[in-house]
Amino acid sequence: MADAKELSGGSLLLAWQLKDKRVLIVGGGDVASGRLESVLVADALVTLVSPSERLHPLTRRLIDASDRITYRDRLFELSDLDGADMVLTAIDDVETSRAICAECRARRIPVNVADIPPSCDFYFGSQIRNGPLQVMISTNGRSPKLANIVRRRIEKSLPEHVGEAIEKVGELRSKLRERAPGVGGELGKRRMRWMVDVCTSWEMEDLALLDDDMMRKLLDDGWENNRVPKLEDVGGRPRRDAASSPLQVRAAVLTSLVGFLAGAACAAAVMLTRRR
Ligand SMILES: C[C@@]1(CC(=O)O)C2=NC(=C\c3[nH]c(c(CCC(=O)O)c3CC(=O)O)Cc3[nH]c(c(CC(=O)O)c3CCC(=O)O)/C=C3\N/C(=C\2)[C@@H](CCC(=O)O)[C@]3(C)CC(=O)O)/[C@H]1CCC(=O)O
Ligand SMILES: NC(=O)c1ccc[n+]([C@@H]2O[C@H](COP(=O)([O-])OP(=O)(O)OC[C@H]3O[C@@H](n4cnc5c(N)ncnc54)[C@H](O)[C@@H]3O)[C@@H](O)[C@H]2O)c1
Repeated sequence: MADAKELSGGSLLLAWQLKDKRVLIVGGGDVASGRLESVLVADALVTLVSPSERLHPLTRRLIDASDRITYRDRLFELSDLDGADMVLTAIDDVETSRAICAECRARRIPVNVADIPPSCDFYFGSQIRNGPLQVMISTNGRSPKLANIVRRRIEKSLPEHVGEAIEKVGELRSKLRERAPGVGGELGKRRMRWMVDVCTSWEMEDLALLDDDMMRKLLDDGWENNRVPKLEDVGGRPRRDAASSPLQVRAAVLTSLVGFLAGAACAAAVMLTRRR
């Protein structure tokens, strides 16, 4: 356990559920367009206030394409804050930014001011998204560029098919909960143990292959008998079957080489016999 004295100086990392919440974005430049993408991916209802003359092309496209954005073609007004659950400002006007922050704090609306960290109730981070997998890298305001560099490194090291694997395990979990419903208790403990066993004993790339039929077999043979069948036991074929495994590639090369040598030996024997 961490020393109590070390438990400070960070920020709380959460996966904030914004579905159908009202987010106000003030500004229409480069930074605001990134904010717009980030909150749309979280299914928020967005109001964007910014004069159309300096609207980022991506923002313009998203406004045209999404029915979850209400666009106000003008400068910010205080009434824009009415009904907002979250406010994000990304404008090149520090005085207005500070005024918006003060008003949000008075109304207790969480606010992020892109250019003034002390005016932020929360910071954005560098993001990786792969299906349901979401990774956020934060340097707690120290160096956004280094967060971006760390993100690229982490991206390269993620397991193949991780997003699909998580998607499939999510489906399996909800099927299991339908079969064995309820919260907590002995059943809850058994359910959790079995899910942990499935996740730890199957390869990520095999989990990604699960389809409805295989999930049913996994639950029928596995959950019902309190064991974890292998991919092959539920009718799956590992991707490693394809000539992707180095071992199998080597075996294939060896077989062709032996075949070639045997053929050459036979041909030589035939020629030698003929000469005699
Ligand atoms: C991660 C990312 C997410 C995003 O914005 O979506 C993000 N900034 C990104 C890029 C970036 N931002 C800046 C540069 C130029 C190089 C440099 O300064 O380093 C670059 C690099 C680039 O553009 O390549 C300039 C900058 N940023 C802030 C200030 C104000 C200040 O610090 O005083 C200034 C100076 C303005 C000036 O000098 O005038 C403030 C914040 N920027 C944050 C997030 C929060 C802390 C993040 C953390 O804790 O790590 C925080 C505190 C508030 C917030 O924005 O929520 C995104 C990378 C996404 C990606 O590529 O993966
Ligand atoms: N947090 C970060 O990661 C980060 C990164 C780079 C820059 N910044 C800072 O964030 C701010 C925005 O950056 P940008 O590159 O998007 O700027 P930008 O200059 O490209 O865009 C500013 C936008 O704000 C709009 N605007 C200005 N005043 C307004 C008002 N009163 N009401 C509504 N809209 C208004 C403009 O019309 C324009 O669309 C800058 O202050 C910049 O220094 C932050």
